Amino acid sequence: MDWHIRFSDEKGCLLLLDQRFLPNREDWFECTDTASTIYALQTMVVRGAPAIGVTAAYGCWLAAREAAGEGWEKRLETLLTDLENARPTAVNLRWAVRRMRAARDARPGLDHEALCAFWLELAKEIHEEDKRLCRLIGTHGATVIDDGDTVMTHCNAGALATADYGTALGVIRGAVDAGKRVEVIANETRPFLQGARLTAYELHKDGIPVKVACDNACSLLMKRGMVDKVVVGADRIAANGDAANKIGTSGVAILARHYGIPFYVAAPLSTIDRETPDGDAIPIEDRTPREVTHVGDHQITPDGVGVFNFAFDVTPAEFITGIVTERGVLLPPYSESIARAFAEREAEESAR
Ligand SMILES: CSC[C@@H](O)[C@@H](O)C(=O)COP(=O)(O)O
Repeated sequence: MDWHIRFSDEKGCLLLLDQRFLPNREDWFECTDTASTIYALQTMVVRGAPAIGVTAAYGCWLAAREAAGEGWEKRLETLLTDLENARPTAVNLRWAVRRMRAARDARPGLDHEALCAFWLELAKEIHEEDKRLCRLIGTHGATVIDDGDTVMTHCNAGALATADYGTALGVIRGAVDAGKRVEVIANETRPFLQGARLTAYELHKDGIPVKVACDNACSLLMKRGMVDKVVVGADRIAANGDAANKIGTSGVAILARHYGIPFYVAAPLSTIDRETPDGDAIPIEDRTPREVTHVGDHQITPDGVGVFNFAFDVTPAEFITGIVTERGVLLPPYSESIARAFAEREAEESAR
């Protein structure tokens, strides 16, 4: 069963478990057209790079359905471009829209009805594929976790950030499924609180021991020897291995290096952007000040005071011990191991 991303044949729309209200309320949000899909992406009804990609794939189908009528092709291109630009950092959004476009372009002459049918099937395929890839990430990632480890994670790179199982939390689930005892420290992740709300919610539900820590407790916990490994997700990994993830991640990585703690990034190859040479070229989303000035409806900063709300930062490749992908754990130098992983995948695909 699909958990938090569901396609409803009955309603002909995409249903998303609304992550803005977790863990207190399990509300479902309906994406019925491009505007509601973009709204869901931008307000973080759905978030996390692979989940954004899966949503965007269904979003292409919604855009095609919406574009129906005379001149639909031109209208569709405008809607796809709007969708692709809904959020700038997670490359899976662009990856999904490009993949849908490329599959259509490889079948010239599809009329509107045929395209809609084809894209709905492809979106469902991308949805299923992400579940499989996360399981593989879990299997490979389990090898870097030892029995009895306490693993720190930042943000939510779990089932809620993917189709299911997760990337960073996939590594943790993989280790647990392999019979290892693992405890998790979830950094709370100001300001949207993905760690406190979402990572804690899903691990607690699964019975995996989790404790939430304030973001600024990281150094103390590491200094006291309370963290054995760090595993995080990524929104975009550049060709040289620099990895963008939720704001605060690079600080955790620098502290991990200081205290001699291995730091892993877990992500599918769809999060690796070989067109981006290094982290300096990754666009960083700058979000609404309200997320920082308010907690819920409660204002916590004085009227008129400015704030920063950069949503991501980039961890330099030199701080990353390994990148856990569906094809195994990539090791430095990443420009070589990344290029090799893609070349091997392409060779396998063309041999099929
Ligand atoms: C498997 S998700 C990996 C990342 O997308 C995740 O760690 C993250 O930074 C999500 O940011 P968000 O702003 O919540 O979409």
